[in-house]
Amino acid sequence: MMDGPTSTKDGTGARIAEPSADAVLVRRTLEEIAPVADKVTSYFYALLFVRDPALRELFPAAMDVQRDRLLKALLTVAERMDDSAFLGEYLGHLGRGHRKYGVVAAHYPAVGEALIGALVRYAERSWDAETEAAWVRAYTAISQIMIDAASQDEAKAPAWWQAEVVSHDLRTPDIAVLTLRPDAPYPFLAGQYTTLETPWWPRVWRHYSFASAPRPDGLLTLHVKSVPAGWVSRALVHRARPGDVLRLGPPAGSMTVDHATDTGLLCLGGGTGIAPIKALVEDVAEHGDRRQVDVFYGARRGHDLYDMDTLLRLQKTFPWLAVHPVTEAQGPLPEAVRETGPWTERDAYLAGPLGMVRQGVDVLRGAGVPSERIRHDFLAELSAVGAGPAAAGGGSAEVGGVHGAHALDVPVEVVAQ
Ligand SMILES: NC(=O)C1=CN([C@@H]2O[C@H](COP(=O)(O)OP(=O)(O)OC[C@H]3O[C@@H](n4cnc5c(N)ncnc54)[C@H](O)[C@@H]3O)[C@@H](O)[C@H]2O)C=CC1
Repeated sequence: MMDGPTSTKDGTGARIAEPSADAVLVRRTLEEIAPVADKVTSYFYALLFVRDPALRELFPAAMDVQRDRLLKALLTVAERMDDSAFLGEYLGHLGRGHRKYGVVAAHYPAVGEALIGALVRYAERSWDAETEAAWVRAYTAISQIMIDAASQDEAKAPAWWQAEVVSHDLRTPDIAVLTLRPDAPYPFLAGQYTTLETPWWPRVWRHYSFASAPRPDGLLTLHVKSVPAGWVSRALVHRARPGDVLRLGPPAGSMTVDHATDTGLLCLGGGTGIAPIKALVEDVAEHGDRRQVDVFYGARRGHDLYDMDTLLRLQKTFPWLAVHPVTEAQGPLPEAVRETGPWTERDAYLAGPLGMVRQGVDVLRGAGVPSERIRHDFLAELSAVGAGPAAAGGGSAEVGGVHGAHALDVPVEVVAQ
């Protein structure tokens, strides 16, 4: 196992955790390779596929997105290396999620060897026997958590589900609402998301939040916006038709309602980020909680508020629900929330573009909402080392836009796996 952290006291006498010796060595390596991260990643995959060509089949034909994910996941793990609760959850999710790619325990050693091979080559200055031992310990611990999580999950759930498209509703020229029928019961909680593969882009998986709470008929609903260069989203919006069969990975995400309390909810949904927010509203309604729920629904222009009718219908039905549409002409969505309130007594839920979620979290914290009451799916991104504004907005929405798990959810994106 990895060494545990120790703690010391700062000037005020407060305890601050000191990183373990292994964490210090691992982070030193990552700092050294940061400027040549692209090269390290390319070399890692080259080593992996040369040594074990069969593993290439587990990855998508185009590896561009994959490359970034590997490093992000590594940084996330290194940053939290001494936080065993976080690692258990993060890596457990990763291990279970890798089942749908066909990853098995026997694949892990090859990945570890390729990782160390790439680090040895590019971390020349800091690499020594002690560093290598720290990396081997870290990788062994990480991969074991993933392997164990996958094997426990095998007894409980399939590696993936097949889901037939039963309806396809084009709401705007680039947003479709898809209803799917899974081939076996698909247990999930309102606010969670799935990972999805289309028949047109094999092994390319994307995340989509469920737009409804679990339904008695077992059908699932997704909102998909076609984004430029978004292969999967374009296919789902413009090509998918009833009868097409998609593959779904297991549900994930912790943006769920705690029914043990009766705290009110404050929800921010930007663009298609309104999908999980609608699921949360349905969830509160089904539990008959009658807690106050305020939904701020943001879009660029009025006609981009494609699900406004549904929300207004819900508002009419449920007196505890207030819906506040916000277009960009009125200013940024998080600002509209700041100007109202107070929200300090609410549980907050945010879904939408990463930039919106980031700004929303800042606004809510600034307005006195405690961090532990703020839920969203960008945990990895918003706690990632060096995640600056560039990481927040750029790139295609399909690649940059959905969920923290994003950074984690492709075969061996972790390697560290
Ligand atoms: N669970 C989640 O967090 C979910 C996230 N999404 C993501 O939400 C995004 C939706 O995209 P679109 O519909 O094109 O939304 P959009 O780009 O049209 O923006 C929607 C809202 O967010 C605001 N916004 C956008 N960027 C912002 C920034 N940097 N700072 C502050 N506010 C900002 C806009 O002003 C608007 O009110 C996609 O990236 C999708 O992947 C979608 C579903 C669920």
